Order: sequence, then structure tokens, then C-alpha cells
Amino acid sequence: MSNEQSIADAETPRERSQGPGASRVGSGEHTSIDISGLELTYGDGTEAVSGVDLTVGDGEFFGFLGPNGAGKTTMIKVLATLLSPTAGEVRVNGFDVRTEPRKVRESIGYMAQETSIDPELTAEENIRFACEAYGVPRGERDKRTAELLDLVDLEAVADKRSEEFSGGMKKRLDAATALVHRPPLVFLDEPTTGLDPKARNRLWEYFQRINEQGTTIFLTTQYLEEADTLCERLAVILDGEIVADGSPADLKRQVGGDVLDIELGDGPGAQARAVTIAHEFDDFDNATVEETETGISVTAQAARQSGTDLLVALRDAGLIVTGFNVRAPTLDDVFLAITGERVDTDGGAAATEEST
Ligand SMILES: Nc1ncnc2c1ncn2[C@@H]1O[C@H](COP(=O)(O)OP(=O)(O)OP(=O)(O)O)[C@@H](O)[C@H]1O
Repeated sequence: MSNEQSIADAETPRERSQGPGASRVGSGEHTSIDISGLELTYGDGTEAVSGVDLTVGDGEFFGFLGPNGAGKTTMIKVLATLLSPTAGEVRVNGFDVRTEPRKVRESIGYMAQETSIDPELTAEENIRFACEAYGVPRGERDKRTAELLDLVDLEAVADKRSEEFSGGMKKRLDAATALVHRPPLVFLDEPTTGLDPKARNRLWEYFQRINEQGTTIFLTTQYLEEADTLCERLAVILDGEIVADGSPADLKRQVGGDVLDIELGDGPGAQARAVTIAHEFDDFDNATVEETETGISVTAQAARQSGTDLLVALRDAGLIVTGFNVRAPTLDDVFLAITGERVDTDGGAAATEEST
């Protein structure tokens, strides 16, 4: 049997936080999320999260990364009280997810992967509906609705049915509905997947604005550029365990050195031979070497100093080097070094934006 609960079970909130930046509720004074020894095993025996310890401070813009199936959505569902932990302690805004789930729900916003807006309703009606569902007092609904339409830049289309909206507009409306009760903490589960860069940028501005106003943000994303731009701190989850935690700059430093990208001319087994030569190279102890589409990529402390020596060694071995570049590591390289795989972002950049 599934241990998943429905957020629709949540009772209408009675107590309400006073808005982004409102004083912290519950016992954890400066901690939005406090997780210790969290385990989540599904009914079929799948261990989706095993032994996670994690703290997210008040007002942080926190990013949670990992390959498909690593356990990101499962973690968000536990934090949003949609799944009950198998073991461990989890407090959200100071409230225990097991014993105080209603208080947790009242104090968070949750933007799931699938938008929850009603296509038959206009933008304004969708926000009003969310105000009702979250128990925003009647006298405040007009002002709150107008504020949110302005915040996500949808005033001009307030009276249009949302089924006519582009993918980016739907996402922005969905984000607005997650905020009607002014939660101090918002979960964004892959909020920009499938959007084109322009639509993505508009959502980024909006997320940055609410974070500047004091809202803590917990974001999962498959776009590492997004995590790099927005997040002050990141954690990487792999097979249900956190394997790295730090600022984007910290994580890049941990990769150890720089990245040397080498392009090779055609030739039988050119890339495989180049990988072997790079591995045999004394200066590149502990280097990460991988084949790329057009050549190889070497991540090593000595990439800058000894890169040309490797190029000479490749030429001496009869390989044709058609180009090379030394650069600082990106989060993509961090991800590769930690998880052994590049992020798969297939299916992204699909929707078109923007008719307004
Ligand atoms: N309802 C379920 N029952 C059983 N196993 C599940 C269930 N939901 C997820 N899983 C498994 O739990 C593991 C973690 O899944 P989860 O969806 O949390 O990963 P994720 O990091 O969010 O991946 P994605 O980026 O693909 O959404 C995977 O092995 C997945 O197959």
C-alpha cells in the first residue's frame, strides 16, 4: 500500500504566518528545514532516501540536485507532508512533519512538477480560488490577488482563461497560487522544466524577488545553470544519500583544478587512445578523463600548467589535435565528478513564450 497522503486532506489553515520574512514559527529559530537521519522506503521496498541529514536556514535560496530517480521529489514530498518518513526526524519551520503536519502545510508553499491551475478559470479566478482554499480572509483577497498578479507580471491577462496561456505564463500563475498565504518557505520542484530561456528568465526574476523579500526557497532543478545563478547553497543527492553540500563556488573548487577540453580529428579509436594517454600522464594523477562528442575532457589540478605537454604527447602518438581550451569548472563538471554522469536535460526548452 502506498504511504502517500493527499494535500487535499489538509484542513483549512487557521493560523497564518504574516508574510515573507515573517518571524519564524515553531521552535527552530533560524532554521527553515531541519532533517536528521531521514529514511523513506516505499511500500514496494524501494529505498528512495537513506539516512539524510540536512539543514536549510531562514531566507536561504537552496538548490537540491541529483540525477533522475535520486530521491529529490521524494524528499520534497516528505517535507510537504505528502509522504510520511520511514525513520528520522524532520522539522519544517520548526514543526514536526509527523505530529504537526497541518502546521507544516500552513507554513509552506509547494509548486509541484505538474501545474495545478484550472485551465477553465482566468488568471485572477485561479488566484482567488487559491485564496479561498488557503483560507485567506475575505477582506484581504482583492489586495492579495492584485499584488500577486503584479508580482508575476500577469495583470494584463488577468481576465483571460489560463488555457490560452503559454507554458511560461502557466508556470508563473502556478507559482503565484502557491504563495497566496504568504508562506515563509516555498518548495519549487523543477519549476522551469520544458520552458524556453526567456520564460525561464522571467521565472528566475520572480523567484529572486520573493527570496529578496525574505522567503526561503528550496528548489530542485535539472538545469545546473539555473542552480548556479539562483542558489546560495546546493546539495547533491545520489541514490538517496547526500554526497555533496556547499555553495556553487565551494563545489566547483572541490572538483579540483581546471578542465582541459581537447578536440580531436577523425581517426579509428582516437578518443579511446587519447583517454589512455591522459590516464598514463604523470601530471594528471587523480584526473577525471572522459570522452566527449568531439574529443576528450580532462579535469585535473595541473590542467593549466601541463595541458600543452599532454597535447604534445597526443601528437607524438599520431593523434590529430584540432583544438583545445582550458577553463574553470562549471556545475556540470561538478555533477559529472560527483555522480559519474552528465545531467540529462532532454525534453527541455520545448514550450514557446510569450504572447503578451
Ligand atoms: N510511489 C513510488 N513507489 C515506489 N518507488 C518509487 C515511487 N516514487 C518514486 N519511487 C522510486 O524512488 C526513487 C526516487 O524517486 P524520486 O522521484 O524521488 O527521484 P527524483 O530524484 O525526484 O527523480 P526525477 O528527477 O526523475 O523526478 C526512484 O528509484 C523511484 O523509482
